Amino acid sequence: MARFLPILTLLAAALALQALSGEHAVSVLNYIGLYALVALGLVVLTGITGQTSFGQAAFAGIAAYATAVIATQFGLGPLVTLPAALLTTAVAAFLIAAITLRLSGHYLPLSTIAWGISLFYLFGNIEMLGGHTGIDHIPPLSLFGHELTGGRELGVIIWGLVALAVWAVSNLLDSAQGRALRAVKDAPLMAETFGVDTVKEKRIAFVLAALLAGLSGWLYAYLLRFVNPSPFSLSIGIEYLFMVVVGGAGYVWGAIIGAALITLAREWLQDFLPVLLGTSGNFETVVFGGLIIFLLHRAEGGVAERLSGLVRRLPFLAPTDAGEETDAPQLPVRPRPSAGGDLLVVDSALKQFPGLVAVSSISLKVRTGEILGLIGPNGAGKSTLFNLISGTLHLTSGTITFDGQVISGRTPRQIGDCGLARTFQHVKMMPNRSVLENVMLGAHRRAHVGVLASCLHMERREETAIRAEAIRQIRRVGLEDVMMQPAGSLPLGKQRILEIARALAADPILLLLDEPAAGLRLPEKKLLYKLLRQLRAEGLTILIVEHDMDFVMSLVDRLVVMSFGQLICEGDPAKVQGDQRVVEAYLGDAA
Ligand SMILES: Nc1ncnc2c1ncn2[C@@H]1O[C@H](COP(=O)(O)OP(=O)(O)OP(=O)(O)O)[C@@H](O)[C@H]1O
Repeated sequence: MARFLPILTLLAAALALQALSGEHAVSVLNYIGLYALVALGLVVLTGITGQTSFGQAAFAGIAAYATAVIATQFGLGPLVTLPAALLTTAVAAFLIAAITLRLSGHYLPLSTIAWGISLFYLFGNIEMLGGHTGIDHIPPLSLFGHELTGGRELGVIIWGLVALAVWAVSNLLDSAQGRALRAVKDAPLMAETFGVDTVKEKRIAFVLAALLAGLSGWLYAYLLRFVNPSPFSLSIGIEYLFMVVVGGAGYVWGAIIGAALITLAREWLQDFLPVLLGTSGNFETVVFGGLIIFLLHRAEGGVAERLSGLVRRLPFLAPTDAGEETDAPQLPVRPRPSAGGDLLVVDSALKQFPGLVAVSSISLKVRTGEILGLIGPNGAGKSTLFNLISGTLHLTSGTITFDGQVISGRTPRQIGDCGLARTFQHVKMMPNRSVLENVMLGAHRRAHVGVLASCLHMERREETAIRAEAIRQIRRVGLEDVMMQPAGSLPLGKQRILEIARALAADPILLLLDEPAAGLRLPEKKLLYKLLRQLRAEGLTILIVEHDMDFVMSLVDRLVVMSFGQLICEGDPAKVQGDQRVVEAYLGDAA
């Protein structure tokens, strides 16, 4: 109901305005609805997954032209034009995504400019599409034998679809899929480690954004009953980006706010600027440019961010504590190897960086059910070895076997699939999302739900199970007091504990902890110590890199000591503490 209420209010407000306004205002409202659909796609694409696109207008164009051609040349109605327009857009988006989405940094937005321009010129140069004059005499949208010729009638369809799209996208973003999409932007490596296929998620966002633009294009063709290339140009694509930046790219409602603000501002400026300047021209675009620069300085998250800040301060709308889910379904649990065997075997692992051997032919074994400490002075190669085991880095030579399978050469996601979960030396998380959501991401690979089911809110069973598991792990590590707080607002020590809860939510067989006690105060260290011992007692195997000698010596069963990329000593804490090479290389420094 919490989701339905604002959406129904939006729909009711739009329809009431349609009913009460004159023809011009109805037309402006309809345009706001069409733009909001494209902007909504950009929220998912740019705001959530961080892929900037200047080319969304071209996708609206593909759908509009597909509709125009099918309706005028074959005389077919919306039952054919809608799926055909969406399918054409989806195929085009899929192909463009396959070529461009692996580009990173500035190259991706640049490529969107390239195909945005290409498609615009394509529309204008294909004879069948009417060249630059376009296609006119598109028959009106006919539903159940009734022709919707007026803006007022079509407005009901437009705003009904906007409400539906807002509902579907809100559902999506509130699901495991949504968390995966957000993680793609915030921490792609972490996301991969926990089972998110980041390339696939980017593709999903890209195609979804194109489909929303396509829906807008389909409606546009019926609203205007005429299409030509101009509304699908690069400059309109840039304007769509303006809308989400102004409205708030990270928020579903940012799309509606941005579309409304920019459309109304354009209307007003188009009337006002010629009077002010005494001459006509597209001066509003210049003003928009200035406005964007101002907003980027003053309100980076857009209007929606400011509004959501206000809303959060209202006590009855503040996020509430996640309640106990007593009858929640259970997530699947992995079979455990029996204790005592060699779970992880590192054989002659060598990692060479240009001009430096960071890990030099290291061999070690981690036995099932033990806590093995990996220590050594700064720069010894511990994190590099960790990254080799978890697949973040690839070996120059050697092999790593986990639970009888060779994992060297596999990706972090494939290695995570085998039952390995890790924390990071430099914490990686979704800082603006709650602790709960961050931990829920840890269980990503334990429940499989499709995009459509997520949009339709049909994944609640899996989501409830993931949520219950995350709450269980949060309680286990003692973070229940901050469960609903944004993860980024936590002190570093607690963020590290959050990473442990997230790794536990993955149901690992082997837990790799990279300096978990760094930044913790003494009482927190004691809690962490207790937790790790308890995890070991439950049969979990742990490999830990740690600089706090008191902590690590009392915690672990065995230690491996590295220095300058070499393994210099291995054994129980008493043996290691007494080893002369260790004293010289490491403990001697600390003494
Ligand atoms: N990507 C990289 N490219 C080049 N050199 C690297 C890279 N990563 C690490 N190194 C180098 O490899 C060596 C080992 O670094 P590593 O971070 O593994 O050490 P460490 O034992 O984890 O140190 P610390 O305890 O300070 O984290 C260092 O000399 C480091 O500068």
